[in-house]
Amino acid sequence: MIVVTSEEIAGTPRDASGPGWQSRRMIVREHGMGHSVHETRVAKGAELHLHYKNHFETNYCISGEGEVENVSTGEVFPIVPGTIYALNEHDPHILRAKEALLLVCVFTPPLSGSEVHREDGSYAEG
Ligand SMILES: CC(=O)NCC[C@H](N)C(=O)O
Repeated sequence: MIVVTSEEIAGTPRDASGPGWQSRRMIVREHGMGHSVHETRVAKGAELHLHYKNHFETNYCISGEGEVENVSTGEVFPIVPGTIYALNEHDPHILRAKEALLLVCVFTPPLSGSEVHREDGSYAEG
């Protein structure tokens, strides 16, 4: 069994951040689960242009308020506590935080833990 706390990830290489976001990678590739699970915070007012070309990502909103835009279709979906959005088509998207967002984020294949976005909004292949 694997038991991890947010506190023990704080300040380690698995406590990654970039402009407007911070993410503690709690379950990572080395755990061998086939996915990674992150505690992700997006700052109020942040607008993230993302495109996970090499991963599927699912996000569950615990708190905050925002919206996600599917850049391919122009659709905009509100994000409130209890909302899940899943990028099942590697969709290019824009995440906007109207209020600070707390998300549980799942990546398949798993991240190794210290990744930050490349210029195109993706992470490298694992
Ligand atoms: C929602 C989102 O993609 N935020 C950026 C960080 C990412 N979720 C991660 O944990 O790597």
